[in-house]
Amino acid sequence: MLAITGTVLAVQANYYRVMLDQAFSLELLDESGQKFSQLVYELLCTRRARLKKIGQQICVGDRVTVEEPDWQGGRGAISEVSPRRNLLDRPTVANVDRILLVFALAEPTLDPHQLSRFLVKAESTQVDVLLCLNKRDLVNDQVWATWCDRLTSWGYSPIAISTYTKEGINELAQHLQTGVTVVAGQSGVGKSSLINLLIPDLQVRVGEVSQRLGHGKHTTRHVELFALPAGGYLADTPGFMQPNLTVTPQELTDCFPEARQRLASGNLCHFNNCWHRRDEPDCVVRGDWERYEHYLAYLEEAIVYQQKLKNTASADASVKVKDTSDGKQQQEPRLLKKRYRRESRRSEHQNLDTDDD
Ligand SMILES: Nc1nc2c(ncn2[C@@H]2O[C@H](COP(=O)(O)OP(=O)(O)OP(=O)(O)O)[C@@H](O)[C@H]2O)c(=O)[nH]1
Ligand SMILES: [Zn+2]
Repeated sequence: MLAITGTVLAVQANYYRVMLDQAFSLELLDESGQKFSQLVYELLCTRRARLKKIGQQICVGDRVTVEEPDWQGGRGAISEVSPRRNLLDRPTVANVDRILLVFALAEPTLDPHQLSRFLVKAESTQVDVLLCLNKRDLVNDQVWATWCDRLTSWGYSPIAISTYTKEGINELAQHLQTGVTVVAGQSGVGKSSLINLLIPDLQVRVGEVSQRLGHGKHTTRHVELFALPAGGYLADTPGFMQPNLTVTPQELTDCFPEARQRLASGNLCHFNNCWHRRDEPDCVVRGDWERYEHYLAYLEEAIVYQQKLKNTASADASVKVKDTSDGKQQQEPRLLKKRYRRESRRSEHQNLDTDDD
């Protein structure tokens, strides 16, 4: 028999709701003894003890193998979790294919700084970012064209939509037909309205969704995948997109398509470990691209973040307590983790380079 595989849609206590890759046709008898069949799409599963023993966590989005299905009872047991391609946190979703960032062209006013920050935050996950601008009905063609040009220069191809007129909804839906899409964006831009359009069956559950989104008073953070009618899954992520950036300076340049493009152009910075700061000699990232100033501002944050990382690393890592052979404990210096060792050498060098700025 073929292995039963599926995707974890939701995690509740010690149960995992698994959507099967192939629905199972269950043969049943009705009251008059007539056979009829019913399709089973999902199983509510437990986690095999063996997985628990090896500390294997199971997250929403995980691809799993299910054993011992009880088709009639809709139950099963997860026996295996496939290696993850990626894992977003807060809330946790595995194997994410894209982040759909939703902003509005008006109401609330589209603020380029805020949009930029959300974009950088989304890019920092290293997952593909799809940008969609809602409330197209509220602005004229000229306003839309100006934004479209501007965002194209940022390296994005925004899709204009309106949940009121339904403009752009089909085009957007086509981008979401495969894999897992995580929806993110500021409050009030129309995410809930969009999700209801994309998944009409969900309407009944809007109340629940709102609670998940944090509208309800007794909200627990909770993430769930919803199947899109034409394929693919959508996750709404309350709490995703905290305003603080948690990237190092080295990672930050990767969060700007404009900087990535400049670095990929074949030109090289003067120093091969260039931090791409304003005063670096012959830095290829420096230039007259619109968001260069945003980039420099975030770079300051990234430097502070890296310093914090380093301080934490040295606080936990400078000393370790070791059991000696006679059962006593002694303290001894601990080697820094490789990651921090490399960074600290690099920053030492950089500090020398940039002491005079
Ligand atoms: N004019 C216009 N208004 C819209 C559109 N889509 C949504 N709205 C309105 O925008 C407001 C916010 O919509 P929601 O769908 O609740 O937005 P949200 O992003 O889910 O907001 P949060 O739940 O706070 O995160 C509502 O009053 C909607 O009616 C649109 O395409 N055009
Ligand atoms: Zn540089």
